[in-house]
Amino acid sequence: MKQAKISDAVVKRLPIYLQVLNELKAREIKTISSQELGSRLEFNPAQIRKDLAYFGDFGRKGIGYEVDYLIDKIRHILKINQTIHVALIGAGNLGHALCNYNKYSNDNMQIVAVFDSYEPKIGTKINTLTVQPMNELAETIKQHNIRIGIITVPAQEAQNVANQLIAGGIEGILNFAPTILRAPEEVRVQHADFTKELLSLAYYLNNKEEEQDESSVD
Ligand SMILES: NC(=O)c1ccc[n+]([C@@H]2O[C@H](COP(=O)([O-])OP(=O)(O)OC[C@H]3O[C@@H](n4cnc5c(N)ncnc54)[C@H](O)[C@@H]3O)[C@@H](O)[C@H]2O)c1
Repeated sequence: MKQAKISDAVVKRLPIYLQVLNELKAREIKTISSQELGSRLEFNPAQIRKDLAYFGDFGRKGIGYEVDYLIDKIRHILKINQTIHVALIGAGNLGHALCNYNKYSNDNMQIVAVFDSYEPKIGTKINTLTVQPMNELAETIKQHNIRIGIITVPAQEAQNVANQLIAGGIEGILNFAPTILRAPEEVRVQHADFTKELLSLAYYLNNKEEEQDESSVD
């Protein structure tokens, strides 16, 4: 059966479900209702049922969802049943932290190669990975069937690195550099920006203060 096109909003929520389900699995919890899932995530249970019903009815009335089954299903939907190989470009502070954060392997995302252009860094180790020179990028992408590139270089170098990844045949880019990248339509680019997240968090904190001020006036 052909799978219906999933909206971006649902695709963004699925990894959140997966994270909670993995935590439940680690605690050997076998089933969960949409109600419980909703209260853990502070999502509306109706929203959860709607999201999950997208892919067929795999919750059972009175029992809820089987955690293992749901994990499998979401992994399948997110197409992370097979390990996706990732390359990271920019073996600096952030690059080291991401390479050392081996939790990706639980979600079948694995950084299998790391690159840098700074000569003294070439050949050094981050965990089990050896920093490679940029002139090996295209060949390594092909050799290891690398589909995603993570960019952790300074902003002024990010487009240049993105171009090299694209020329090497990468399908998706996760960009940590604070700059907007240009890429052909078939290459999916996502920007990760913790400064932006902090700014929006600050907005909510300030709004809360204002709300409190307003309510104290009443
Ligand atoms: N998005 C976020 O949440 C977030 C958080 C922290 C840092 N950043 C950004 O991530 C990037 C890296 O930050 P950092 O603190 O790790 O910097 P860093 O200076 O420690 O590391 C950058 C690395 O990129 C390498 N590099 C530079 N130009 C290159 C090129 N053309 N090809 C290959 N490698 C190259 C450098 O040699 C260095 O090892 C910056 O753009 C920074 O603004 C983003």
